Amino acid sequence: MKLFIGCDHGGYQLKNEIISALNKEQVDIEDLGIHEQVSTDYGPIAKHVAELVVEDSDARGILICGTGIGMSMMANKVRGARAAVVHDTFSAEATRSHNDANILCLGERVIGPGLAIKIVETWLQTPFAGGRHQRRVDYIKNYEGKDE
Ligand SMILES: O=C(CO)[C@H](O)[C@H](O)[C@H](O)COP(=O)(O)O
Repeated sequence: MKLFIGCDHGGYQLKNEIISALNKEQVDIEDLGIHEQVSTDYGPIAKHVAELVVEDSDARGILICGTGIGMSMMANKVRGARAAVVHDTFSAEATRSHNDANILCLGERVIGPGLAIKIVETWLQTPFAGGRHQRRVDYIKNYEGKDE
């Protein structure tokens, strides 16, 4: 699976810990920065990752800032992006199986790396369940005018 990952300064440490923890044989990670701990606006990073994710239906994205919130707000402006802020494993599973989320947003200032890595692993491993959820996701897609 192709995985695009990005962060601002508020998510820099956690981004590096997540990259270190992931199995590189199972996930092809592209780190889109930032690459040093300098104050950085989250908007352009979120836009870049989300645009790459929506171009490839098999790709996923992870965006990390202090809270995950600014990243998710920006990413969800990109047509085809379904970004979700998640800070527990139940929601990590549900946002994949029910919502077919293609971008996971995390807050380094909200949770520790142990839980964050568990959330990422759960989120990457959980497939979309389809069925009744397909109709609900299709409603979102139809609203934004993108047929995938
Ligand atoms: O979600 C965010 C903004 O909505 C992020 O947490 C940013 O990382 C945060 O706003 C950065 O704040 P800072 O005071 O500039 O470090």
